[in-house]
Amino acid sequence: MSQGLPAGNTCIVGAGASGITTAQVLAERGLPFDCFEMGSEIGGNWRYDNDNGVSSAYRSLHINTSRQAMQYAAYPMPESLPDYPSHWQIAAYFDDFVDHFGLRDRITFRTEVTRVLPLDGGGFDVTIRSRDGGEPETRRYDHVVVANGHHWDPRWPEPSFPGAEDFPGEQVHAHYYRTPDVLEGKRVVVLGIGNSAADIAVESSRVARETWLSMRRGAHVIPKYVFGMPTDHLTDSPVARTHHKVQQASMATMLRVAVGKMTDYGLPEPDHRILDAHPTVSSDLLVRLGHGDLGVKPSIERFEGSEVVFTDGSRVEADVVVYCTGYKVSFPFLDEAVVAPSDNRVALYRRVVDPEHPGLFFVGLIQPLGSVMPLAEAQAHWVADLLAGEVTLPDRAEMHAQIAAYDDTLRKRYVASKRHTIQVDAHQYLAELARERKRRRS
Ligand SMILES: NC(=O)C1=CN([C@@H]2O[C@H](COP(=O)(O)OP(=O)(O)OC[C@H]3O[C@@H](n4cnc5c(N)ncnc54)[C@H](OP(=O)(O)O)[C@@H]3O)[C@@H](O)[C@H]2O)C=CC1
Repeated sequence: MSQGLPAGNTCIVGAGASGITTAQVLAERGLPFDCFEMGSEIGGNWRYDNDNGVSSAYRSLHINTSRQAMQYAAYPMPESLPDYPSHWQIAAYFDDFVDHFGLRDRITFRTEVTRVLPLDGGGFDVTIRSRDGGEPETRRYDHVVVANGHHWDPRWPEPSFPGAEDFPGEQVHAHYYRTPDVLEGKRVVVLGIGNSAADIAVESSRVARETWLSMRRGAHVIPKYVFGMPTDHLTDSPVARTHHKVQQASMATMLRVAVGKMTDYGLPEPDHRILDAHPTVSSDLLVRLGHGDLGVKPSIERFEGSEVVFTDGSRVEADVVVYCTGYKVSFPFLDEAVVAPSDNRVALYRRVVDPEHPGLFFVGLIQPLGSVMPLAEAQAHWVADLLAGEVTLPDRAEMHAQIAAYDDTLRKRYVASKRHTIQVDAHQYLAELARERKRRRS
C-alpha cells in the first residue's frame, strides 16, 4: 500500500539555507506554511555572529564550493560575486533571495520551536516561544519540515583525552572560533583534518608562535582551483556523472598532476581513496605547510600538564587546543522517542521522509559531494509534490529497505566516521529525487 499525505498547513523549522528554499518552493506552489526562525535574521550558519547563538561561521569564512555550485536554481547568484563568496556575501544573497520572493513577512523571527509532537491521529502539535517574552504557544500543523541545520551542535572528542581536565591552557571547539587574535603568539594544536581544521590551522599559522595540525588519519586535500577554474566546475563534467570509481580515478589523476602527493607536503598518506571521505578543500593549507609555519602530528593521545602528547609519543607544549572535530546531528525540539539520531544516523527515506511519522520531513540533512543549497531546493520540490498530493511514497517496508541499503552503501564506501552518515553524491542524489517526483499518484 502506498502512503498518501493529506494537504494542509506546514510548519518550517528554521530560516537558514534549507528553510528559505523550502519556504520559496511552498510559496510558489501556493502551499500554506509558517516558518519560525530563532534568530533576528535569515541565513543560519552563514550569518556571522547570528544572534540565534548557534552559527559556526568564523570571520574569514569563504564557502568551499563555487558560486555556481551553491546557488539556488530559482535565483542564481549574481556574476559580480567572486568564485568563492564570503559569509557576508552569502548572507546578502540569501537576503536578496528572500526579498525577491517576498518571503520575509512569512517568516516569524526571534521565535524558537521548542517542541514538535506527532499526534496519534496524524498531524503535529508545535510549541513555539518568542525570545521577546510571553507564554509559549502551541499550534497544530499537518506537516513539519525540519530545516534546523546540522553544523551547529559541536562534537567534542568523546570521551575527552586523558589529562584534558588538568590542561592549564585553553580548549575550544571550532564552533566557537571567530577570529585569529585569540591565537596570536600562542602555541596552538588544531585537531582534525576537515575543512574547519584546514581553515583554522591556516589562520593560526599566520599569527601563532607555532601551530601543529593533529589528525588521526590523512586526507586528500583538494585545491580550490585547478587549471584556472574552481575545482568543482570539473564535478559538473560528464565524468562526474559516471560510477564513483571512475570519478575517483579521474580525480586522483588530476590531483596527482596538479598537486602531487600529500606526503610531499609532510601530510600522512591517506588510508582511503579520494572521495571516500568528505573532501577537505584548501589551497592555502599546502602552502602554509610548505612555508614551514605549520607542523603535522598524529592524533592526540593524552595531556600531561601543559603538554599535548601525540599517538606517536611526540609531545609539544601548548597554550590552546582547537577541536575541529565536527558536529552532532540534533533536534532539540523532537522527543527522543520520535527521532533520536544515533551517532549522527537518522532513518530517513531518501534523506527526507520519516517513514514512522507521516508528514515529518527533513530538508538539508545531507552532506554532499557538492553543495547543500541546490539539493535542499530539490528536496523542497519533492516535499511540495508530496504535500500537494501529486506524488506518493512507497510503503513503510520499502522505505526502510531503502534506508538500510543506503546505510550499507555508506558503510562500504566511506571512511568509518560519524561525519559520513548523511553523505550524498550531488548528481546521483538529484537523479534519485527526480525519480521520486515521477512516482505519480494513480
Ligand atoms: N569553507 C567552508 O565552506 C567550510 C565548510 N565546512 C563544512 O562544515 C562541515 C563540518 O566540518 P568540520 O568542522 O571540519 O568537521 P568534520 O566532521 O568534517 O571533520 C571532523 C574532523 O575531526 C576528526 N575527529 C573527529 N573526532 C575526533 C577525535 N575524537 N579525535 C581525533 N580526530 C577526530 C575527524 O576525523 P575522522 O574523519 O577520522 O572522523 C575529521 O578529520 C563539513 O561539511 C565541512 O565541509 C567547515 C569549515 C569551512
